[in-house]
Amino acid sequence: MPEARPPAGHLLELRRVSKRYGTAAAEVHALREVDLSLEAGTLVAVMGPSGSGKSTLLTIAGSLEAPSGGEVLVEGRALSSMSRNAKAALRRRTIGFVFQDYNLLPGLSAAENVSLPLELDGVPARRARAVGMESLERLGLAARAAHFPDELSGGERQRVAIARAVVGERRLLLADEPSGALDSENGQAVMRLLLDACARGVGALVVTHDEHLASFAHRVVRLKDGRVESESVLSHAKDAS
Ligand SMILES: Nc1ncnc2c1ncn2[C@@H]1O[C@H](COP(=O)(O)OP(=O)(O)OP(=O)(O)O)[C@@H](O)[C@H]1O
Repeated sequence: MPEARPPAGHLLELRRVSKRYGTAAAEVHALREVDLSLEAGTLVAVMGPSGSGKSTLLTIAGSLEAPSGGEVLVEGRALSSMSRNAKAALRRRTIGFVFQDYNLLPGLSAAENVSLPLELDGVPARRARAVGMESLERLGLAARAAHFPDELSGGERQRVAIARAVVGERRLLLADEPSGALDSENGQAVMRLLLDACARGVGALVVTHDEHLASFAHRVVRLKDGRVESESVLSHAKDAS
């Protein structure tokens, strides 16, 4: 991805975002007036106990759910002002998701999995494949391009998922425990790959339970009971070499 820097301003901004599930006695405040901003080139780790709202935060930041209150802006555009179609286009073109279980399609090769978002967005197949290969190469997976997910190791599958999340011009990467199923060496490798993506201008929000992996990030946001409990800027992200 060449210089795909977004326009001036934040890549992602949450302004007093709240999310309630259920009603009356069953009501859960998953998020309470959360403020958070993410700039291009920045890796932010989101930590917090189980149930503190981390997955909800990612889901709302990725426009997969609407907040109950507050506002989410992606590249300065308020999601609440966008049509369903415009949000779908944003998810195809701008936002990449990485889930713990990878969500690779088993019937498609690594290369086909990575180029799929581009094809769905109308990019001609040959061009989509070329851009997908670039993304795989960046993650050291060129030799695995023709392999199917069940022919790849857990770490390789995770790299394919990251390649797909940043393919083309996608600039906002949302990752929910991307290293959850990996051993610590592969977990650290995933964080380095996310940092590499950030060095190329991507902004990433990464949920992790692991303090050591969080220490790779530029900033750590800690949630508790749906609120931002603290936010710390790490003096330097760990060397990505
Ligand atoms: N669809 C839903 N309906 C009702 N309650 C929900 C829903 N999704 C999440 N919650 C509740 O909202 C709160 C926050 O959940 P969330 O999944 O965001 O937490 P989390 O920090 O990601 O937890 P974990 O680390 O266990 O994945 C929890 O109390 C959860 O039970």
